[in-house]
Amino acid sequence: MSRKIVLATGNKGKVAELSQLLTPLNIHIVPQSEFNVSEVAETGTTFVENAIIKARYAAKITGLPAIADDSGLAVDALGGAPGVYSARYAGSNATDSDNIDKLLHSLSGIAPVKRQARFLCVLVYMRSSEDPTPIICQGEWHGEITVERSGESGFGYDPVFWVAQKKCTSAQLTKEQKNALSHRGKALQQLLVKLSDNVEKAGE
Ligand SMILES: O=P(O)(O)OP(=O)(O)OP(=O)(O)OC[C@H]1O[C@@H](n2cnc3c(O)ncnc32)[C@H](O)[C@@H]1O
Ligand SMILES: [Mg+2]
Repeated sequence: MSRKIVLATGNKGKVAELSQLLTPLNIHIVPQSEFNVSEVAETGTTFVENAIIKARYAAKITGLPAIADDSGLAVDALGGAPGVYSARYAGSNATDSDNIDKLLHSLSGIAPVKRQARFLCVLVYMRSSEDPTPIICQGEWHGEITVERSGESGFGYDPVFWVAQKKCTSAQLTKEQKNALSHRGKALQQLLVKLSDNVEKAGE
């Protein structure tokens, strides 16, 4: 029997990546848009807090277990910014393109060797909105910020995130290639292990 879990994100790019990685589990993943779950204020100062806020809210509205992702880009030359504020870097209604423009502007004049960055992802699984022991997993992906955009795939900062191993940006990778290397892919591999234990136990 497959169990339903709500995916607590309003980001279609995340839904696409996470759904693909969750396919092997015997669970039915439903994006929160199907339940009309609205956006919740991400008032935390850490990825962990914000992921819990999002998972808890979706679990509360739907009555289902929830998985949330809070993620972002930390740039060394900017002291780790935009970090937790990556989605709002260029303002509260910023588009991905606005955020990239601000990032490239902030790094203008910075030499290629000093443009190191990391994508970070925290995934949280909550069995219910009152779950006192959420499962928390994290992943990191190292790269460099380019001076201009390349590629059309992915979302967010992907067009300016250089992946040395593949000699292209993360927006030039296929979904499968990105999932094999990315912060989200790494966090999800851990979650899959913990979740399969958990879902099996819950079904016993
Ligand atoms: O909160 P939800 O509804 O999940 O969707 P969101 O897009 O607002 O997501 P976050 O609050 O976690 O903000 C993440 C930011 O980091 C960026 N980001 C995260 N993972 C990324 C990835 O794999 N590739 C490119 N950008 C990414 C993303 O574009 C956002 O600007
Ligand atoms: Mg968000």
